[in-house]
Amino acid sequence: MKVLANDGISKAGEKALKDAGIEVLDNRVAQDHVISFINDNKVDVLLVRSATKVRQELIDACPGLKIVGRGGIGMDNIDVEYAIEKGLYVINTPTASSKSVAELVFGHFFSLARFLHESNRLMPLEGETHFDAMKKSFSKAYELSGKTLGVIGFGSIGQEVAKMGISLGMKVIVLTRKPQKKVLTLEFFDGQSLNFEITSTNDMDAFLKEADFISINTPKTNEYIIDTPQFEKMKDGVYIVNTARGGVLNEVALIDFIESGKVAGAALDVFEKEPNPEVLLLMNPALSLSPHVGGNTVDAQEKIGVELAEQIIKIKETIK
Ligand SMILES: O=C(O)[C@H](O)COP(=O)(O)O
Repeated sequence: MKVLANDGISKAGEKALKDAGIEVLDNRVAQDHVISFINDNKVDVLLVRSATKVRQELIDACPGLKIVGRGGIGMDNIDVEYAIEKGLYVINTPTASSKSVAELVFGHFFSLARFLHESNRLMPLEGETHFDAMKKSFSKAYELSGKTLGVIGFGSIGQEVAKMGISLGMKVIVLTRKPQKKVLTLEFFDGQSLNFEITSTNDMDAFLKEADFISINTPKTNEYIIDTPQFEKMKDGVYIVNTARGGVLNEVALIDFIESGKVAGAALDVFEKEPNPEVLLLMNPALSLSPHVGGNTVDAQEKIGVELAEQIIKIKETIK
């Protein structure tokens, strides 16, 4: 069996595959050449992150392909149903990176609530000459503790975000299409744990009216979840973080509501135009920005690689 890990794979994942007698090619093949590379090299398994697209055309053109693996959570870069219809195994790693994404959400929340993104930008320029003025301008800062965290989506990432909010002493509310009851287990370093039961709501207006900090943790949607009417219903001074996908939030409307003061600060890790976000986003000082790095930790990538390897080895046994 031959694997092409086109967007990379961790050393641990590569080793697990090699130990099972599976060849791993870690070439980074440009999208336009993926089909010919797969066919020329008799690749059985194509592993991707979000960069490489696995669309119908590729699936049709690569009849030898047996498995498509997504190292990560979001599968919007793969035509999953079509691939399954054509008899391919399609796998992902739905929980391996959820803690990393959730920690990034809070990294942005802390940054926004304390102006860290802005002071990091300004200190080298004005720290020497305008220290006191900067200190004054950053005094409308807040603690997260005691505030209401609104989580949109209750999958593995939404649950991790909710748990972190609870650990910080936040009230946590969750918005889903249909109400769902979930028991969240907070695990501590010494092996102790605490269970919290949360029932999500599908009452968006009530949710938006209450949340001080909003985190979007849904798969990609065809329509905006957060657009002008939703911004209008939010609390004045709300903070928003989108680590889900570009297109779940209207970026132009976001800028309008930042300018009106309704939104105190927002963070984007994902963009409607990726990998070339709008300049008006990149230049806005109220935005804390990162280049789609939610799952980009050594820890997450290590777990992702190992989980993918385990799944591939299992499938290899069944298709022998
Ligand atoms: O869906 C995911 O797992 C995250 O968005 C991470 O995507 P990436 O693997 O392209 O960094």
